[in-house]
Amino acid sequence: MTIQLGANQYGKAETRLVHVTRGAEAHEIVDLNVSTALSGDLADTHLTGDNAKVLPTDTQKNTVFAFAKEHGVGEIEDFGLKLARHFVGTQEPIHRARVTIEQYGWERIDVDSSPAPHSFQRTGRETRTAMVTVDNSATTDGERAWVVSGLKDLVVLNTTDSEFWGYPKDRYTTLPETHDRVLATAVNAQWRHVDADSDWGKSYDAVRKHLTEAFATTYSLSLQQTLYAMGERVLQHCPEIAEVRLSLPNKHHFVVDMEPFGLRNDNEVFFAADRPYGLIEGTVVQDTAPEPGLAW
Ligand SMILES: O=c1[nH]c(=O)c2[nH]c(=O)[nH]c2[nH]1
Repeated sequence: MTIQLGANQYGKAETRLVHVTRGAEAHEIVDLNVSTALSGDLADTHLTGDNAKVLPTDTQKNTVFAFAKEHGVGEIEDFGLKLARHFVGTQEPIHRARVTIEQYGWERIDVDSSPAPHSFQRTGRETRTAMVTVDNSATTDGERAWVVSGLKDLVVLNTTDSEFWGYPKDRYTTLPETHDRVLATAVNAQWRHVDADSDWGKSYDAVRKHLTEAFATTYSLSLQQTLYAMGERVLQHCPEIAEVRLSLPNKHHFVVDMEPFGLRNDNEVFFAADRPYGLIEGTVVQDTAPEPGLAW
């Protein structure tokens, strides 16, 4: 029997970075959770403990802070690319860097109907995400970069235009068929860009709009059908996107039985269960899309 070191990576997970731009009139704030993961020629540290090729995770964390200071943050995709290129470009044994970023939203507090210059409230909106991978190993022939953008926890709900029926029934099936139900989910989506160069902010706004518009306008016979419609609509309208991956928890809303109280509940009062939830996941891809390579 021979035992070998398999795939490995290491980095600093979840560096929480808050960057304040102190403009003369008003401040801006960016709030990120940044994770770095490096891989390459790292056998020595695993096999003998020789750390000559191990850029400390502590240094990786400091680099995140220093880059925010020296270059600003900007779009999270650009910040991720800058960091990933720095690690593969300056550490000879490191051939691949993946930088994963979550961005938490803040908006100005209004004071007497005008936006306060330096006071903010966290938005109740989704979390924007980016996952950037840069590789310069021999197999890649120069440097290659992949960018996956996304969003997490975008909670949406339709009060009608949703049915679920026609499914197989066995001795354990108790779910009644429905021709009018509440459909709710927290959209978790990631989308792979055709190129590692795009107008990231504009693209994000467009994808978000098409995801939500597809959710709102699809007459749904299953959350699976809605999932496909959401991915399809993004790919129809956003040529810069090659593939969309969706993970949609079915946030069940059960009609409360009010007959014991002598009341008729005409789809008006629901019990919003948080667990368990159906989890509907799928990928929608355009057939001319470039290969995903190391994007995921
Ligand atoms: O849209 C749905 N898809 C399912 O697969 C499913 N399963 C279930 O119990 N309810 C639902 N709803």
